[in-house]
Amino acid sequence: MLRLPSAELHLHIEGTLEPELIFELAGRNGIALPYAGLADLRDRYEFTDLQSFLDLYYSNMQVLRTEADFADMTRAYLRRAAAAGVRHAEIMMVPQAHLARGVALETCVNGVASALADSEAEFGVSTGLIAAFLRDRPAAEALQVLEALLAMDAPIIGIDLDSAEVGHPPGGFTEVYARAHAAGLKRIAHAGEEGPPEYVREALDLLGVDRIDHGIRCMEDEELVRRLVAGQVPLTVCPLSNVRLRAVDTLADHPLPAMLERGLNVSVNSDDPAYFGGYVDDNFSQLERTFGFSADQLATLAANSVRSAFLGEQRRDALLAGVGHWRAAQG
Ligand code: HPA
Ligand SMILES: [Zn+2]
Repeated sequence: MLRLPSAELHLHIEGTLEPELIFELAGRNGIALPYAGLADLRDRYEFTDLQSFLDLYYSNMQVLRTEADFADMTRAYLRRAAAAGVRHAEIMMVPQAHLARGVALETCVNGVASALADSEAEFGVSTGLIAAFLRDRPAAEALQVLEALLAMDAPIIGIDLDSAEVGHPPGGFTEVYARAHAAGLKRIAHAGEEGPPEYVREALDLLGVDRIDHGIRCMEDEELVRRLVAGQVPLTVCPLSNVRLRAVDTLADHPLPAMLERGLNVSVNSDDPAYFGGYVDDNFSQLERTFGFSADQLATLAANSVRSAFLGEQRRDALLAGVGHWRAAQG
Protein backbone atom coordinates (compact mmCIF):
# COMPACT_ATOMS: atom_id res chain seq x y z
CA MET A 1 0.00 0.00 0.00
CA LEU A 2 1.12 3.54 -0.78
CA ARG A 3 2.52 5.26 2.31
CA LEU A 4 0.75 8.42 3.38
CA PRO A 5 3.20 11.21 2.48
CA SER A 6 3.64 13.93 5.10
CA ALA A 7 5.92 16.58 6.54
CA GLU A 8 7.41 16.05 9.98
CA LEU A 9 7.53 19.37 11.80
CA HIS A 10 8.15 18.39 15.41
CA LEU A 11 11.26 16.27 15.74
CA HIS A 12 14.18 16.53 18.17
CA ILE A 13 17.15 15.02 16.39
CA GLU A 14 18.71 14.04 19.73
CA GLY A 15 15.50 12.10 20.42
CA THR A 16 16.17 9.85 17.43
CA LEU A 17 19.20 8.21 19.09
CA GLU A 18 18.20 4.56 19.13
CA PRO A 19 19.71 2.34 21.88
CA GLU A 20 21.87 0.49 19.33
CA LEU A 21 23.38 3.75 18.07
CA ILE A 22 23.92 4.97 21.65
CA PHE A 23 26.04 1.87 22.31
CA GLU A 24 27.82 2.15 18.95
CA LEU A 25 28.77 5.80 19.51
CA ALA A 26 29.79 5.11 23.12
CA GLY A 27 32.12 2.36 21.88
CA ARG A 28 33.56 4.56 19.15
CA ASN A 29 34.21 7.41 21.60
CA GLY A 30 35.44 5.28 24.53
CA ILE A 31 32.56 6.30 26.80
CA ALA A 32 31.44 3.95 29.58
CA LEU A 33 27.64 3.91 29.70
CA PRO A 34 25.83 3.41 33.03
CA TYR A 35 23.78 0.53 31.53
CA ALA A 36 24.42 -3.21 31.65
CA GLY A 37 23.36 -3.51 28.02
CA LEU A 38 20.67 -2.72 25.44
CA ALA A 39 17.91 -4.41 27.43
CA ASP A 40 18.85 -2.51 30.58
CA LEU A 41 18.74 0.78 28.66
CA ARG A 42 15.38 -0.08 27.07
CA ASP A 43 13.98 -0.97 30.51
CA ARG A 44 14.49 2.65 31.53
CA TYR A 45 12.12 3.97 28.85
CA GLU A 46 9.24 4.09 31.33
CA PHE A 47 8.45 7.74 31.94
CA THR A 48 6.18 9.33 34.51
CA ASP A 49 6.29 12.87 33.07
CA LEU A 50 8.34 15.17 30.84
CA GLN A 51 11.17 15.61 33.37
CA SER A 52 11.72 11.87 33.86
CA PHE A 53 12.25 11.60 30.09
CA LEU A 54 14.47 14.68 29.88
CA ASP A 55 16.86 13.25 32.50
CA LEU A 56 17.55 10.14 30.39
CA TYR A 57 17.51 12.09 27.11
CA TYR A 58 20.17 14.61 28.22
CA SER A 59 22.26 11.85 29.76
CA ASN A 60 22.30 9.76 26.56
CA MET A 61 23.45 12.76 24.50
CA GLN A 62 26.90 12.43 26.04
CA VAL A 63 27.77 9.84 23.37
CA LEU A 64 27.62 12.58 20.70
CA ARG A 65 31.14 13.98 20.41
CA THR A 66 32.24 14.45 16.80
CA GLU A 67 30.75 15.93 13.66
CA ALA A 68 30.49 12.37 12.30
CA ASP A 69 28.42 11.32 15.35
CA PHE A 70 25.88 14.09 14.68
CA ALA A 71 25.85 13.29 10.96
CA ASP A 72 25.35 9.54 11.52
CA MET A 73 22.48 10.16 13.95
CA THR A 74 20.82 12.53 11.48
CA ARG A 75 21.26 10.17 8.52
CA ALA A 76 19.75 7.28 10.50
CA TYR A 77 16.69 9.41 11.25
CA LEU A 78 16.28 10.56 7.63
CA ARG A 79 16.48 6.98 6.34
CA ARG A 80 13.84 5.83 8.82
CA ALA A 81 11.65 8.90 8.24
CA ALA A 82 11.69 8.34 4.46
CA ALA A 83 10.45 4.79 5.07
CA ALA A 84 7.67 6.31 7.24
CA GLY A 85 6.44 8.43 4.31
CA VAL A 86 8.07 11.67 5.47
CA ARG A 87 8.87 13.83 2.42
CA HIS A 88 9.93 16.97 4.27
CA ALA A 89 11.38 17.26 7.79
CA GLU A 90 11.99 20.34 9.92
CA ILE A 91 14.44 19.15 12.51
CA MET A 92 15.29 20.64 15.89
CA MET A 93 18.68 20.45 17.51
CA VAL A 94 19.55 21.72 20.97
CA PRO A 95 22.95 23.47 20.91
CA GLN A 96 22.98 24.43 24.62
CA ALA A 97 22.88 20.77 25.70
CA HIS A 98 26.03 20.10 23.67
CA LEU A 99 27.85 23.32 24.55
CA ALA A 100 27.34 22.46 28.24
CA ARG A 101 29.27 19.21 27.64
CA GLY A 102 32.14 20.99 25.92
CA VAL A 103 31.10 20.15 22.35
CA ALA A 104 31.65 23.13 20.04
CA LEU A 105 28.73 24.79 18.27
CA GLU A 106 30.39 24.12 14.89
CA THR A 107 30.67 20.39 15.67
CA CYS A 108 26.97 19.85 16.32
CA VAL A 109 25.64 22.31 13.72
CA ASN A 110 27.95 21.20 10.92
CA GLY A 111 27.43 17.51 11.71
CA VAL A 112 23.63 17.71 11.52
CA ALA A 113 23.69 20.16 8.60
CA SER A 114 25.99 17.96 6.50
CA ALA A 115 23.49 15.08 6.64
CA LEU A 116 20.60 17.45 5.89
CA ALA A 117 22.41 18.87 2.85
CA ASP A 118 22.44 15.44 1.17
CA SER A 119 18.97 14.41 2.31
CA GLU A 120 16.89 15.31 -0.71
CA ALA A 121 19.23 13.47 -3.09
CA GLU A 122 19.86 10.54 -0.74
CA PHE A 123 16.41 9.98 0.79
CA GLY A 124 13.98 12.21 -1.15
CA VAL A 125 13.36 14.16 2.06
CA SER A 126 13.69 17.96 1.90
CA THR A 127 14.75 19.50 5.20
CA GLY A 128 15.05 22.55 7.41
CA LEU A 129 17.07 23.00 10.60
CA ILE A 130 15.66 24.65 13.75
CA ALA A 131 17.69 25.69 16.81
CA ALA A 132 15.85 24.87 20.04
CA PHE A 133 16.61 26.77 23.24
CA LEU A 134 16.22 25.46 26.77
CA ARG A 135 13.46 27.28 28.65
CA ASP A 136 14.81 26.09 32.02
CA ARG A 137 18.10 27.92 31.34
CA PRO A 138 18.47 31.74 31.40
CA ALA A 139 17.18 33.65 28.37
CA ALA A 140 20.50 35.53 28.26
CA GLU A 141 22.25 32.23 27.51
CA ALA A 142 19.80 31.49 24.70
CA LEU A 143 20.42 34.95 23.26
CA GLN A 144 24.17 34.40 23.38
CA VAL A 145 23.87 31.08 21.53
CA LEU A 146 21.51 32.65 18.97
CA GLU A 147 24.08 35.39 18.33
CA ALA A 148 26.79 32.75 17.89
CA LEU A 149 24.60 30.83 15.41
CA LEU A 150 23.98 34.02 13.43
CA ALA A 151 27.68 34.92 13.54
CA MET A 152 28.67 31.54 12.09
CA ASP A 153 25.91 31.83 9.48
CA ALA A 154 24.39 28.53 10.65
CA PRO A 155 21.90 27.16 8.10
CA ILE A 156 18.86 27.49 10.40
CA ILE A 157 15.35 28.42 9.31
CA GLY A 158 13.94 29.13 12.76
CA ILE A 159 14.10 28.82 16.53
CA ASP A 160 12.12 26.83 19.10
CA LEU A 161 11.78 26.69 22.87
CA ASP A 162 11.73 23.34 24.66
CA SER A 163 12.63 21.37 27.83
CA ALA A 164 10.82 21.59 31.19
CA GLU A 165 7.68 23.64 30.49
CA VAL A 166 5.84 24.16 33.78
CA GLY A 167 7.23 27.16 35.66
CA HIS A 168 9.03 28.43 32.54
CA PRO A 169 6.46 30.47 30.59
CA PRO A 170 7.29 31.73 27.09
CA GLY A 171 7.22 35.37 28.19
CA GLY A 172 10.77 35.18 29.56
CA PHE A 173 12.13 34.78 26.02
CA THR A 174 10.66 37.83 24.25
CA GLU A 175 14.08 39.33 23.54
CA VAL A 176 15.38 36.09 22.00
CA TYR A 177 12.34 35.82 19.73
CA ALA A 178 12.51 39.48 18.72
CA ARG A 179 16.16 38.99 17.72
CA ALA A 180 15.29 35.85 15.74
CA HIS A 181 12.49 37.69 13.96
CA ALA A 182 14.81 40.58 13.11
CA ALA A 183 17.25 38.04 11.65
CA GLY A 184 14.50 36.67 9.39
CA LEU A 185 14.02 33.41 11.29
CA LYS A 186 10.73 31.59 11.85
CA ARG A 187 9.46 31.42 15.43
CA ILE A 188 8.16 28.24 17.05
CA ALA A 189 7.68 27.27 20.70
CA HIS A 190 6.59 24.25 22.71
CA ALA A 191 3.48 25.26 24.66
CA GLY A 192 0.47 23.54 26.14
CA GLU A 193 2.11 20.11 26.44
CA GLU A 194 2.26 20.01 30.26
CA GLY A 195 1.83 23.77 30.67
CA PRO A 196 -1.53 25.59 30.79
CA PRO A 197 -3.41 27.24 27.88
CA GLU A 198 -2.05 30.57 29.10
CA TYR A 199 1.42 29.53 27.87
CA VAL A 200 -0.01 29.01 24.36
CA ARG A 201 -1.47 32.51 24.50
CA GLU A 202 1.86 33.93 25.68
CA ALA A 203 3.73 32.20 22.86
CA LEU A 204 1.35 33.86 20.37
CA ASP A 205 1.17 37.30 22.01
CA LEU A 206 4.66 37.75 23.42
CA LEU A 207 6.85 35.63 21.13
CA GLY A 208 4.84 36.07 17.91
CA VAL A 209 5.17 32.40 17.02
CA ASP A 210 4.30 31.03 13.58
CA ARG A 211 3.68 27.56 14.98
CA ILE A 212 3.02 25.85 18.33
CA ASP A 213 4.59 22.51 19.27
CA HIS A 214 2.04 20.26 21.04
CA GLY A 215 -0.61 22.79 22.10
CA ILE A 216 -2.99 20.04 23.19
CA ARG A 217 -4.01 21.80 26.42
CA CYS A 218 -5.61 24.59 24.33
CA MET A 219 -8.69 22.36 24.44
CA GLU A 220 -9.27 23.49 28.04
CA ASP A 221 -9.86 27.06 26.86
CA GLU A 222 -12.74 27.64 24.44
CA GLU A 223 -11.75 31.21 23.60
CA LEU A 224 -8.20 30.10 22.77
CA VAL A 225 -9.50 27.28 20.56
CA ARG A 226 -11.61 29.78 18.60
CA ARG A 227 -8.59 32.02 18.12
CA LEU A 228 -6.36 29.13 16.96
CA VAL A 229 -9.04 27.94 14.53
CA ALA A 230 -9.61 31.45 13.15
CA GLY A 231 -5.88 32.00 12.61
CA GLN A 232 -5.29 28.38 11.50
CA VAL A 233 -2.24 28.38 13.78
CA PRO A 234 -0.34 25.12 13.20
CA LEU A 235 -0.24 22.77 16.21
CA THR A 236 2.33 20.00 15.80
CA VAL A 237 0.75 17.21 17.80
CA CYS A 238 2.74 14.14 18.95
CA PRO A 239 0.25 11.46 20.07
CA LEU A 240 2.63 8.66 21.13
CA SER A 241 4.82 11.19 22.97
CA ASN A 242 1.80 12.46 24.91
CA VAL A 243 0.96 8.89 25.97
CA ARG A 244 4.52 8.01 26.99
CA LEU A 245 5.00 11.26 28.95
CA ARG A 246 1.58 10.81 30.58
CA ALA A 247 0.09 14.05 29.21
CA VAL A 248 -2.85 11.76 28.40
CA ASP A 249 -3.74 8.45 30.08
CA THR A 250 -4.07 6.35 26.93
CA LEU A 251 -4.14 7.01 23.19
CA ALA A 252 -7.93 6.57 23.30
CA ASP A 253 -8.04 9.61 25.63
CA HIS A 254 -6.04 11.80 23.24
CA PRO A 255 -7.78 15.03 22.14
CA LEU A 256 -6.62 14.76 18.50
CA PRO A 257 -10.01 13.63 17.10
CA ALA A 258 -11.72 16.48 18.96
CA MET A 259 -9.07 18.94 17.72
CA LEU A 260 -9.62 17.81 14.13
CA GLU A 261 -13.37 18.06 14.60
CA ARG A 262 -13.02 21.65 15.81
CA GLY A 263 -11.10 22.59 12.67
CA LEU A 264 -7.77 23.20 14.39
CA ASN A 265 -4.72 23.01 12.11
CA VAL A 266 -3.23 19.83 13.61
CA SER A 267 -0.50 17.56 12.22
CA VAL A 268 0.99 14.27 13.42
CA ASN A 269 4.65 14.13 14.51
CA SER A 270 6.98 11.82 16.41
CA ASP A 271 8.80 14.27 18.78
CA ASP A 272 11.49 11.88 20.12
CA PRO A 273 10.76 8.66 18.23
CA ALA A 274 13.54 6.54 19.75
CA TYR A 275 12.08 7.16 23.21
CA PHE A 276 8.33 7.26 22.61
CA GLY A 277 7.60 4.05 20.77
CA GLY A 278 7.65 5.08 17.16
CA TYR A 279 8.10 7.22 14.10
CA VAL A 280 5.42 9.07 12.12
CA ASP A 281 4.10 5.88 10.49
CA ASP A 282 3.76 4.26 13.93
CA ASN A 283 1.84 7.31 15.15
CA PHE A 284 -0.50 7.17 12.14
CA SER A 285 -1.10 3.42 12.37
CA GLN A 286 -1.87 3.53 16.09
CA LEU A 287 -4.21 6.51 15.54
CA GLU A 288 -5.95 4.60 12.77
CA ARG A 289 -6.34 1.53 14.95
CA THR A 290 -7.54 3.48 17.99
CA PHE A 291 -9.85 6.02 16.36
CA GLY A 292 -10.66 4.41 13.00
CA PHE A 293 -9.70 7.62 11.17
CA SER A 294 -11.07 7.78 7.62
CA ALA A 295 -8.85 8.29 4.56
CA ASP A 296 -10.19 11.87 4.45
CA GLN A 297 -9.13 12.52 8.04
CA LEU A 298 -5.66 11.04 7.46
CA ALA A 299 -5.26 13.09 4.28
CA THR A 300 -6.31 16.24 6.17
CA LEU A 301 -3.65 15.58 8.83
CA ALA A 302 -1.00 15.06 6.14
CA ALA A 303 -2.08 18.11 4.11
CA ASN A 304 -2.03 20.21 7.31
CA SER A 305 1.58 19.15 7.90
CA VAL A 306 2.61 20.20 4.39
CA ARG A 307 0.77 23.54 4.58
CA SER A 308 2.31 24.27 7.98
CA ALA A 309 5.87 23.61 6.80
CA PHE A 310 8.21 26.45 5.91
CA LEU A 311 8.40 25.38 2.28
CA GLY A 312 8.69 27.06 -1.09
CA GLU A 313 5.53 27.08 -3.18
CA GLN A 314 6.77 24.52 -5.69
CA ARG A 315 7.81 21.88 -3.17
CA ARG A 316 4.66 22.49 -1.13
CA ASP A 317 2.42 21.99 -4.18
CA ALA A 318 4.32 18.82 -5.16
CA LEU A 319 3.85 17.36 -1.68
CA LEU A 320 0.17 18.34 -1.56
CA ALA A 321 -0.29 16.61 -4.92
CA GLY A 322 1.29 13.50 -3.32
CA VAL A 323 -1.27 13.62 -0.52
CA GLY A 324 -4.05 13.95 -3.12
CA HIS A 325 -2.64 10.97 -5.02
CA TRP A 326 -2.59 8.90 -1.80
CA ARG A 327 -6.22 9.89 -1.06
CA ALA A 328 -7.34 8.93 -4.59
CA ALA A 329 -5.61 5.54 -4.26
CA GLN A 330 -7.70 4.80 -1.13
CA GLY A 331 -10.90 4.80 -3.24
O1 HPA B 1 8.41 16.75 24.17
C1 HPA B 1 9.26 17.55 24.61
N1 HPA B 1 8.88 18.61 25.34
C2 HPA B 1 9.77 19.49 25.82
N2 HPA B 1 11.06 19.41 25.60
C3 HPA B 1 11.51 18.38 24.87
N3 HPA B 1 12.76 18.08 24.52
C4 HPA B 1 12.70 16.96 23.78
N4 HPA B 1 11.42 16.55 23.69
C5 HPA B 1 10.66 17.43 24.36
ZN1 LIG C 1 9.06 18.33 21.39
